[in-house]
Amino acid sequence: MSQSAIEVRDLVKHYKILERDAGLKGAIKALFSRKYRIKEAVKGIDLSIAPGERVGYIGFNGAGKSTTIKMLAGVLRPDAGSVRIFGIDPHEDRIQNARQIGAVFGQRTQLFWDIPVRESFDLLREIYEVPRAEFEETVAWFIARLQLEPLLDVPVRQLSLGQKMRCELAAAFLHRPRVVYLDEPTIGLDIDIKETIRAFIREISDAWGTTVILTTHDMQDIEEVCDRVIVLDEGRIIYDDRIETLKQTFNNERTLEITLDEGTTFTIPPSVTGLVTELASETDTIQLAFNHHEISSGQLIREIVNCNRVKDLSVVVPKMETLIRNLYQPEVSA
Ligand SMILES: Nc1ncnc2c1ncn2[C@@H]1O[C@H](COP(=O)(O)OP(=O)(O)OP(=O)(O)O)[C@@H](O)[C@H]1O
Repeated sequence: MSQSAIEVRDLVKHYKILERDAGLKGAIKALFSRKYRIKEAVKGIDLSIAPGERVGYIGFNGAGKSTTIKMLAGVLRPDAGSVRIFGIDPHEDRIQNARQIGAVFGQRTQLFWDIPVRESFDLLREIYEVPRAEFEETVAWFIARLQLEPLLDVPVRQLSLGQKMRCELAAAFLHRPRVVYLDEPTIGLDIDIKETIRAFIREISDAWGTTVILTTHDMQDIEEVCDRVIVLDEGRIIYDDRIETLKQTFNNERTLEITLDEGTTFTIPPSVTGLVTELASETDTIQLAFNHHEISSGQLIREIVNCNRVKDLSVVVPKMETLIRNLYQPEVSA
């Protein structure tokens, strides 16, 4: 069997958090009697990721995504379990590992703040000892794809968020790493820059076989970039499959959105009980999830209209975001 890009076994990370009472008194008390609380951020994760796979690593805030990625990148030492990136332990062999990975981590920058982007790229070339000809070819490609030409002579600190992110991405891929970790690479960006970035990641990873781990809260990133999605919840993996399988699993799901006449209340007709699930609803707007193979949209609408005073109705195919949410609340899709 060929070697995995990323191989993780029973990965665990705890944080030790100092507990103290509020205010000055609490701060002084904590100096003399230190009480700690343990936060289990990652609770035993197994992963096998093949070379060239593009994996969306998602979950709600605090699920443990960043903690995992930091362990994969060698920044954090696991409390238990093992990580191998193309056979290398990223924490023990940080320098060797650094040559084979690239990363974009939210606030951190790998560019040099005060110098023009072009010089930052040159410095990275020297740090990673990239052959000159390969470097020139890569940079020319990135300039074209990410529209970097007007930014090359600007110091990094003067770049806007979208300009900086495009330069960060170029820097992360510059030494042609085998694995790239991207933490929220499109957050806060305009839609056209998001599209440019997604297309860039796809193209480079296809061309070089780069393995990409992408954490994001933007489901469009996942749909457009990734071929596999891993969902983390409270430090554990709750879903790991191809995007296509996820879509097929929920392919039969539909949502009926109903707006009622003002002041009327909603009644679920007895004939459809068990076939629909009421989702979060507002006063005059009701959402019902249903499987359109179990009851057709037309039949459901007829039953609803017979029992309720309806102002408006529409049938919606759930978005990726809803599919993921359903993974957390399986009863909705039952
Ligand atoms: N340095 C730290 N010290 C103590 N607790 C931490 C530390 N870093 C993270 N945590 C806690 O560990 C848990 C997992 O955090 P982590 O940042 O990995 O989650 P996340 O899935 O990346 O969240 P987000 O989507 O908000 O970035 C959270 O409860 C968080 O509060």
